This record gives sequence, C-alpha cells and structure tokens, in this order.
Amino acid sequence: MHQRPIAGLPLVSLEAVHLNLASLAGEVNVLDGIDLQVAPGETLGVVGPSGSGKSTLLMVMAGLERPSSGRVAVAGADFSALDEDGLARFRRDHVGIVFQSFHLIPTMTALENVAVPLELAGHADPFGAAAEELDRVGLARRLHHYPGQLSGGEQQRVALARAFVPHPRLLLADEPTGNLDGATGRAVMDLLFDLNARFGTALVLVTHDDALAARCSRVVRVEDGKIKP
Ligand SMILES: Nc1ncnc2c1ncn2[C@@H]1O[C@H](COP(=O)(O)OP(=O)(O)OP(=O)(O)O)[C@@H](O)[C@H]1O
Repeated sequence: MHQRPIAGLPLVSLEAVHLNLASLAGEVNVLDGIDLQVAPGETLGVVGPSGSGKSTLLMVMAGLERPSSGRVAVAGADFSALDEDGLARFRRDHVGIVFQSFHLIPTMTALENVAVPLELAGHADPFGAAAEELDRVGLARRLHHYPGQLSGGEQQRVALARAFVPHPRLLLADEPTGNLDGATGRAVMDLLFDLNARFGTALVLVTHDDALAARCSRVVRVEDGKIKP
C-alpha cells in the first residue's frame, strides 16, 4: 500500500482526456481535452465557474467516470486496463475520496462508517485503526453516534477519517469545506494539509474557497471543460 513513488514520475497523469455526455440539449463536452499531471505529494487546487467540469475531472481521476477518449493513469496504473472490480480495488488501496455531501451510511455509527471499509479490505485491526483516526479528527466522544446525530462539520470529519485511514497516496476532495462554517472549515483544511505533511499524500481539492486554494502548492482553473493556460 505504501510503495515509494518512482522519482520523476507523476502520481496522476491525464492526457487529452475528453468526456462527452448526452443531455436533452444534445451532446455536452464536459471535459474537452484535459492534459494534467499531479506529482507525488503535491497539493493542487482546482477552481473555476460552476458547471465548468471540476467535479467531473475529479470523478475521472478516481476512475468513477470513464473518459470518452484520452488516457488516465494513477500511480502508474492505466485505468483503461482495469475493469470495474480492478478500479474499485485500486481506489481502496490508493485513493481517498471526500465529497461535499459526505456519503456516510446512515444506519452505521461513525466508528462503523470508518471501520467497515477497512474490515472489507482485510485490515488486521479495523475498529482500532478507525477509533484512532476518529480521535485524531476530534471525534473520540462521537464514535457510537449515527450520522443523523452529528452536525455537518462532524459528519465531514467522519468522511475525512474514512478517507484518511488507509493513508492513501492520493486524496481527492470535492468542496471539502463547502458546507461548513468558517472555523470548522479551517479545522478541516488543517486536517487535509496535516495528512499531506505527515504522509506525503497528494491532495487534489476542488474548491470555491479562496483560502483553501491559497494553501495549495499549485492552482489550475477549469473553464468550459478545459484547463485555462
Ligand atoms: N451525467 C451527466 N449528463 C449530462 N451532463 C452532465 C452530467 N454530469 C454533469 N454534466 C454537465 O457537465 C458540466 C460539468 O459539471 P460538473 O459537476 O463537473 O461542474 P463543476 O465545475 O463541478 O460545477 P460546480 O462548481 O457547480 O459544482 C455541467 O454543465 C453539467 O450539467
């Protein structure tokens, strides 16, 4: 799980990525020729107007959406060579994903939401590791709460703990501070950059938050499905 990055090789490589989707108004070029590389340990902010393709770009990097054409590779793995199971295993081992709307399982406690994916991956001590990570995000006293019993900021921290706990090489986050008040948003931001500092996890953060973008080592702007030069 913790292979050393090969010097000089990008962690994420997108080459001439196009994604065309059908809509009532005809075909939409949601991604229109994206070339983008992310280095191991880099922190990249992705900004741009609403509807420009930022979230879709993240989905393509996660292998949750397949491009219509072009090449996507993460940690040397060419996504076109992986089937859906292969992509799911790859994500489990290498990629953490945090969405704005948390995606927690409502019938599981905070502890179970973090531990169960670890358990499925064959982790030796899923509940111990989950409790430790939840403690690190300040939720030691909320382990047995269900998502519906947690505030928005607390739910976001459970989602972060779940994404952090395997110490992925790449963390993709879509508006991670979008639903949070200023202080909670800053705390979540600190957790993200702490993960980067401690484990060298590369961060790709889609955001409308200028403060979050300013903390990234590089920012790219997406407009009309293209990276603006
Ligand atoms: N399944 C789909 N079918 C057709 N069009 C889609 C589909 N998913 C997304 N789109 C379109 O692709 C464009 C890009 O959407 P995307 O969610 O990537 O934008 P975004 O930059 O993340 O926007 P926001 O900042 O508002 O979240 C939008 O115009 C959207 O309507």
